Amino acid sequence: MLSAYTGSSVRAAESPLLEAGLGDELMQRAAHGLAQAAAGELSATGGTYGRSVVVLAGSGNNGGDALYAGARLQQRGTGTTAVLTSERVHAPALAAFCAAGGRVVALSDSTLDSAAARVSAADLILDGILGTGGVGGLRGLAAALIERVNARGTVGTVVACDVPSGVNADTGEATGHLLSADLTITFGALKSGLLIGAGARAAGRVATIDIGLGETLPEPDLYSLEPADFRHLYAQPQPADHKYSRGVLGIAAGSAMYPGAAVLATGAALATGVGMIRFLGPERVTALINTVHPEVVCSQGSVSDSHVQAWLVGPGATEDPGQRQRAREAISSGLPTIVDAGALPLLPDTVGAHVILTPHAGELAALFERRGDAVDRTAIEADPAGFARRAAQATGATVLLKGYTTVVAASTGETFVQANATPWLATAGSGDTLAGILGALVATHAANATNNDAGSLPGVPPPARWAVLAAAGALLHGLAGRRAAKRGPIVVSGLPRHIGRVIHDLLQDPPSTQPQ
Ligand SMILES: NC(=O)C1=CN([C@@H]2O[C@H](COP(=O)(O)OP(=O)(O)OC[C@H]3O[C@@H](n4cnc5c(N)ncnc54)[C@H](O)[C@@H]3O)[C@@H](O)[C@H]2O)[C@@H](O)CC1
Ligand SMILES: Nc1ncnc2c1ncn2[C@@H]1O[C@H](COP(=O)(O)OP(=O)(O)O)[C@@H](O)[C@H]1O
Ligand SMILES: [K+]
Repeated sequence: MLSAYTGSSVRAAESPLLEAGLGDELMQRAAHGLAQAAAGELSATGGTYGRSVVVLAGSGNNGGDALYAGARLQQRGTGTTAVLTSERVHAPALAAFCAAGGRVVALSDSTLDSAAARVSAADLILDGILGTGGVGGLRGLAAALIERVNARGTVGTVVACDVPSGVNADTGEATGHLLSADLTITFGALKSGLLIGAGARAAGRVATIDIGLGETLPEPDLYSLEPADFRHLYAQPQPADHKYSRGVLGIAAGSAMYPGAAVLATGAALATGVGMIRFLGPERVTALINTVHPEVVCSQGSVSDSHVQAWLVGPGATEDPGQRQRAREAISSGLPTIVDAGALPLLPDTVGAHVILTPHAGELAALFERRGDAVDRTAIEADPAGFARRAAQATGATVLLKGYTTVVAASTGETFVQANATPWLATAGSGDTLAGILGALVATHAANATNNDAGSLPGVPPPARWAVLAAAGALLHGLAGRRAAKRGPIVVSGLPRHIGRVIHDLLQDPPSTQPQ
């Protein structure tokens, strides 16, 4: 499991070390790690000697890191040019860079175009314009330079120093022009802004360099499950199990208008592995489920008459009065319940953490609006962790907010971010499969909850266990999507096949499925 920290908390952790006079030492460690990583990138594409490197250096310590790293690369035989984006610059780092033989270009209106051409053509670019001290997006000449570079494109590898410049290291928000990185080398601790939102999209691969902050770091701000965590969270069937002991999932999904959502959610739950599914819905939908998934036990009955360990309600169930009634009963049943799509508007004021909401940004905006708290969808998309937390705190539920990165917030504040998905999953029905996966994970966990602690990870407090399971569901869904997308556009009805294969791989030791 990865732990991430806000840029502000890493700065706070640095401050006693800076006061103790260790600032230069920390910067040298950062620059050493950055230069090593950059040299690794060059080596992988033909070596360091004679290669062209551009250092983009802003006014602060981020520019200092990049200039010191540039000096080290120059000493290893690269031809290195520093483009200074501000009149102020970290003076000792610039002196070291010049002493190593680096060339310097001060950015001005008259050098903008030639500098942009140089950046675009470089074999490697070190982006040290702004780090954790950045406030808002890039401005002025730096913004104009990146706009021109993006218009031209880059031929080389972009390595961001700490964060892609202009990304908010706390929230991942970014406004204005950004240079997307292939690799981000972050210092001291993984920053939250690299896991989420625009920051996650711009960061590329992320590696953390230890600069010795260790004990001074606070509690993490965000967590992210890794593939290796999955097998600790998945309830594998045991020899003594039978279909009832493994966990029975109740699904009330689909309607005469949207029967397909029920088929997709049920198929994904079956593929995830569960003792049994009891499906409730109108006759037209149960007939379809019986045909497509004959192993599912279907009826037109009620929630109170169905013996299950967990419920999934809402996919495709928007206008059907019977399904809405079942959703209401499931939500108040006291059993763990996934509340998706058409069931979200039926939520009472407050619920427990065992109720897991699965909105996308639009549905979350509507949820806030129903509670008299008008929030714009775009605001939610810009700060998904902040709004998922706000929703979890307001409702008491566990909130899984879908998107490019999926955020899961526990009502107690612990927050998981999973960036395992692929944009190919942005296709109708893919949310229904996520709901099915979550239903199966929760039902099998609930069945075992009294005698094992599947769903708890060392370091994550027990109240967040529903959030951990939901994050495991997002991880599985994302990896299944990636696996499916290797063969072209995703057809959602074919996703269950990939879900099964990904689970098989994740249960190996070590897991053979890694995010790409
Ligand atoms: N302090 C240290 O010893 C260490 C610092 N580290 C580096 O230091 C960075 C933080 O350094 P700083 O606090 O100097 O911050 P930055 O290097 O992010 O730069 C902040 C400066 O940029 C200017 N600025 C802020 N927002 C701007 C904007 N939108 N457009 C243009 N200019 C803007 C401000 O004048 C501010 O002084 C980290 O990201 C990391 O790279 C690491 O080397 C670890 C050790
Ligand atoms: N751009 C994207 N990149 C990665 N995953 C995405 C993207 N867009 C959507 N997804 C994922 O696809 C699913 C879509 O769910 P949803 O919007 O509810 O679709 P539907 O209701 O049509 O099934 C979610 O799991 C979401 O995280
Ligand atoms: K940077």
